[in-house]
Amino acid sequence: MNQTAAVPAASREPGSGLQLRGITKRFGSLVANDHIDLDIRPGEIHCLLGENGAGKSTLMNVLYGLLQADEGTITVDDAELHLTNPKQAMAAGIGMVHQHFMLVEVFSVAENLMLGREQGPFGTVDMRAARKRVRELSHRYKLEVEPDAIIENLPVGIQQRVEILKALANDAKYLIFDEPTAVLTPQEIDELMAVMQALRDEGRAIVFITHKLREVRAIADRITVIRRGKVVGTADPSMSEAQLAEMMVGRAVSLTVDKQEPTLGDERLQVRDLVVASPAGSVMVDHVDFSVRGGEILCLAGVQGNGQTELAEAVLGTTPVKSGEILIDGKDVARMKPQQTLDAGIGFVPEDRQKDGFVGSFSVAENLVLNHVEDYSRGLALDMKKIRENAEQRVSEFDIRTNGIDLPVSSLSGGNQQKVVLARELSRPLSLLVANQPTRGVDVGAIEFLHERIVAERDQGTAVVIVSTELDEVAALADRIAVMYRGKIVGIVPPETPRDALGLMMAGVPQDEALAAVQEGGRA
Ligand SMILES: Nc1ncnc2c1ncn2[C@@H]1O[C@H](COP(=O)(O)OP(=O)(O)OP(=O)(O)O)[C@@H](O)[C@H]1O
Repeated sequence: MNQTAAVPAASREPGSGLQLRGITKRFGSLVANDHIDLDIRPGEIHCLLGENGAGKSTLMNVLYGLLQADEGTITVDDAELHLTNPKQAMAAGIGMVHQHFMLVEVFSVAENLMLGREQGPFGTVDMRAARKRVRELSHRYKLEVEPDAIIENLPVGIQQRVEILKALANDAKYLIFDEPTAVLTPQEIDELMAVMQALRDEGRAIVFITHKLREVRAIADRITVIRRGKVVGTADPSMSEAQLAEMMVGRAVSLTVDKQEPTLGDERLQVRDLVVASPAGSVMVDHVDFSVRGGEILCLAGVQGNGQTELAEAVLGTTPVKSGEILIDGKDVARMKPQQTLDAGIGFVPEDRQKDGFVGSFSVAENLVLNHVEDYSRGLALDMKKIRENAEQRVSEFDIRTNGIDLPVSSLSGGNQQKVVLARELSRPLSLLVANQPTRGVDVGAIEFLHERIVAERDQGTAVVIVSTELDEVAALADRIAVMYRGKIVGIVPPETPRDALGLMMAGVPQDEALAAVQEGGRA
């Protein structure tokens, strides 16, 4: 066997197509996929559109052999498959880039590419061939990545490149991308779209799941819409975002937030000369000053990794403050532990809901009271009746799609998990709400609702800080926008500031220069 055989070259002919027929998948009494038919053709980008919990990931997990369907057939290149694991799917030319990466964090890029392979030269660990293959593939698809880099040291956008390279190393003809753009910066999204188009143009087929309708319109060749486990139709990429949204959730959706001028109260959050360092000692938040009044939403905009997350976590107390002050209603919380800051009236939505937002093995009901269990205790015991009543109420109010409040949160779809976190944080009296990427992975209908809830929280007099890389979200929610770059606030500007100027500030251009450059451009 030659050295590269275990990581084959991109040599397969385009496939003749993939057909799902009558796929049905049940979890107990819940029918997650209900007789789904789907055709995927070589040389197309096929978008799967559907609200949170519609059954998209379940269908893709069936197609990738991670779940077994209760009914239905899968035919790939004219052969019917009986998949019981991903290895078989990979052998049939199906690859998947997951919503939550499946890489081994302590292994290198090249080592990850070798995992899960049949015994071959890599059974005897041919690292040289693996590194060479990483270089070849990353060069060919312009997915630059260092073969010896350790996954846990790589930013999320690069980790995703590794996931894609892994699928390409298997020469997948059918590539599933399950919400790949949710965690990427706008520039990374553009790069990913270009890669998907290049793969399509080579004759590969791509199934693309996203909640961002702009991406669907930009890149889809065909669109299939799924609602409550069933295919409800196909959509045309030339349809407007509003039309696609309506088809997806079955009602008209407002893509903007109806919001009155703020009624400003006292300064509820004051951040003074704040410095926060990473565990390795690099300065992530660099002498930052700002304040937020009650009744006001301040959005922290910026390219991911410019200190926004560390700033938010310092306010909560999960990342230590090096120097400076954080005052909530005049009280310095800068050196408090998270439970104390939560008790001081902070509501917090973390960037990574899986890691920090909930306990996956706990029930939906338990997770909905996680940060304030004392309100649901009687003496030393938990008041289960009260916990259940609260859960029933929140599930209905926030339209959390679950088959029961006693099920573990890990069994919910990604978007519904996010709704659990927001429902919990928005359901108790707050002085300050800090929400990092609050609508990540959430469908357009739910975004409409959550934005309204955040504005309602503001209107009750809470100070709100939103960290978001989505400029649409920033524009919809902000009363003021603070742009961060390399740990500093470049400027604090009003919400009507032109996007181009925000873009320049996000690249580090000072506020005055950015505004002047955009005005200049407008006159030219
Ligand atoms: N392991 C499981 N056990 C029980 N129910 C499950 C399990 N996995 C998924 N479900 C349920 O199946 C339904 C479909 O979930 P799925 O993750 O496929 O939705 P989705 O369309 O991908 O949603 P999202 O856009 O939020 O990611 C949901 O109601 C979910 O709670």
